[in-house]
Amino acid sequence: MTLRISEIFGPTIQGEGALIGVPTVFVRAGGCDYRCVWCDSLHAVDSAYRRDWAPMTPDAIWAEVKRLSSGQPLVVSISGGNPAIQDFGPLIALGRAEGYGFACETQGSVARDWFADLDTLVLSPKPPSSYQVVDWAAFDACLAAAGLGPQVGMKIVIFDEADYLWAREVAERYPDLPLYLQPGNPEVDPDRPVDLTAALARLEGLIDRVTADGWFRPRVLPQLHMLVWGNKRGV
Ligand SMILES: C[S@@+](CC[C@H](N)C(=O)[O-])C[C@H]1O[C@@H](n2cnc3c(N)ncnc32)[C@H](O)[C@@H]1O
Ligand SMILES: Nc1nc2[nH]cc(C(=O)O)c2c(=O)[nH]1
Ligand code: SF4
Ligand SMILES: [Mg+2]
Repeated sequence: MTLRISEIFGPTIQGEGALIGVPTVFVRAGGCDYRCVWCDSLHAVDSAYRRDWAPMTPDAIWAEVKRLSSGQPLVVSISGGNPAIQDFGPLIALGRAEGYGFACETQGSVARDWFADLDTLVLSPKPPSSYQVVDWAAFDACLAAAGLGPQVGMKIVIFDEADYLWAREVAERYPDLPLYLQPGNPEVDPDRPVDLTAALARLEGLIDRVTADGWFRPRVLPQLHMLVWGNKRGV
């Protein structure tokens, strides 16, 4: 059995959401059932890049994670693309046996049994600006598959007012989920530097919006890796 892997990199810090700042190694799966217009990881989504995706066995992926982490157990972050279109159960079992933790980022469109074996599951339903349509039955199936296994959080990207109002509605639908909001980054070209002043202004705008609304539930966070390294890959 092999998995399509776009890249394995780290150690770095988790730049987003529930585990922001936590040292981690990333395993980025190739392939996605969505096509968000603003996706910052197109190299793991667009089939134009599929020749860059390596078919790897769980053992081979595991050997690389161990090499990068010098055998010190840390949190492995499985992202993509949508990792849920593949079976990461065997990889998680290998890592767990050696004391590593596992987090996964997915949009919540495909449920998997192995969600229950994670420590952290971040579900990131897509707002209107992405031009994707959320299947809420599939999203609920992801929550059910996770069960009481991992800590589950919801991370919503906000590009504009319509996204913000959508996030408020979605948040009400899931009153018990920890909620993370991050500003959308419209500059995703890996070959161009990001405008940090503009990025911080977007963060400030989102903080202002939430506080002016008296909405005290979400944590508002930047993409920390984007502030530090821009759109550079492999960090
Ligand atoms: C690249 S996705 C991969 C995992 C999964 N497909 C998903 O969307 O959750 C990881 C995270 O990056 C966020 N993201 C993608 N493009 C972004 C952008 N241009 N600005 C801000 N966040 C973005 C996604 O919403 C998601 O929370
Ligand atoms: N440092 C770092 N943190 C991240 N959090 C989510 C990422 C992703 O692209 O899925 C990501 C990433 O690519 N790098
Ligand atoms: S679901 Fe995630 S990886 Fe797929 S296109 Fe959207 S942001 Fe990119
Ligand atoms: Mg990213």
